[in-house]
Amino acid sequence: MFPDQVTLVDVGPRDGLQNEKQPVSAAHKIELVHRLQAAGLREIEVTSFVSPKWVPQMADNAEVMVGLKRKPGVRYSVLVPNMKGLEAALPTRPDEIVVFGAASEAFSQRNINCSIEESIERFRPVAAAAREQGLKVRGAISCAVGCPYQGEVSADEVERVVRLMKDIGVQHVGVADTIGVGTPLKVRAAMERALRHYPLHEVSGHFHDTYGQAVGNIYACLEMGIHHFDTSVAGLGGCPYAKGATGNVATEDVVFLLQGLGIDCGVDLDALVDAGDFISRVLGRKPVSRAANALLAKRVREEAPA
Ligand SMILES: CC(C)(COP(=O)([O-])OP(=O)([O-])OC[C@H]1O[C@@H](n2cnc3c(N)ncnc32)[C@H](O)[C@@H]1OP(=O)([O-])[O-])[C@@H](O)C(=O)NCCC(=O)NCCSC(=O)C[C@@](C)(O)CC(=O)[O-]
Repeated sequence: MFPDQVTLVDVGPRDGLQNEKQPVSAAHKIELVHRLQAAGLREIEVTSFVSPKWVPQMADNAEVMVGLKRKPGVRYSVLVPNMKGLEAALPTRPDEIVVFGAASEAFSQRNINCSIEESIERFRPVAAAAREQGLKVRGAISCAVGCPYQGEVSADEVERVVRLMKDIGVQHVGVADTIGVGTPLKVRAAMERALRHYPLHEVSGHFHDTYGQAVGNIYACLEMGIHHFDTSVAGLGGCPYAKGATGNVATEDVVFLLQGLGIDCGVDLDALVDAGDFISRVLGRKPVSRAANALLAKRVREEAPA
């Protein structure tokens, strides 16, 4: 049974831009967030408070957060890996923080320079302090269906991290296919393990589209009743520590799917396509979204003199 409503978290400003080699100004990032909220996105992952030596593109995190003209009803989240990140993030007033671990030891080491267990010990005080401040705490579990260093990742390995996150007070888990190798049955198996410990409304899917499977994987999740997904406008993205992985599933492609299924997500597809076109022009390339490119081409045809 499909859900009636779906919540999309646009992670384009963070996951989408973190890997860009060319500088993207804080002003352009802010403009992107404004366009996403104008298009109806109610959850936006804005930036990350990580080491600027590791991820230079997110060094302007505070500037972007304080530069936002916030829209009532929109939730703004940021990634934090440790207490230092939380302390830097708090004055910028996020609504939600995201701690990010991994189901694979090798990825945990490459991404955040510590083992899975050590990462949980880093997240423990972060989750407690954030909750004390009234912030919601989400946990992302990278490499939940495959790892660029380890290869196969089992559902048991996913469940282990889900449990650890639950134990330290993480309120929502995002099951992430970092390198886009998941197919519906594998994704289902990983999701089932998350659902053993969290209710449906506190589990989300985060899919990269490297092998063109992301929309199919989202459809499989919808069949399970999952109704919270991370997506990225214009299909921006890729993780600096997962070489070869392409962007997140494009928000435009997912909105097109949801509209076709008659599922409400509150997003105006035309305005979203404009937002994707805006950031793609800033980056000097076309959106990586089949739906966006089809809709942009249709506009050109319709505007051409007969
Ligand atoms: C986690 C650390 C910091 C550990 O890095 P470390 O080197 O182990 O940490 P450290 O505590 O030893 O500190 C080393 C230096 O970093 C500084 N530092 C320490 N913490 C911070 C902080 N919060 N903000 C700013 N600076 C910080 C600290 O002050 C020190 O500075 P120095 O004395 O050398 O000048 C590092 O590994 C890091 O920043 N990694 C970045 C990882 C990252 O952002 N990856 C991409 C996001 S995850 C992702 O994209 C996946 C996801 C979520 O989308 C889901 C999916 O698809 O899989």
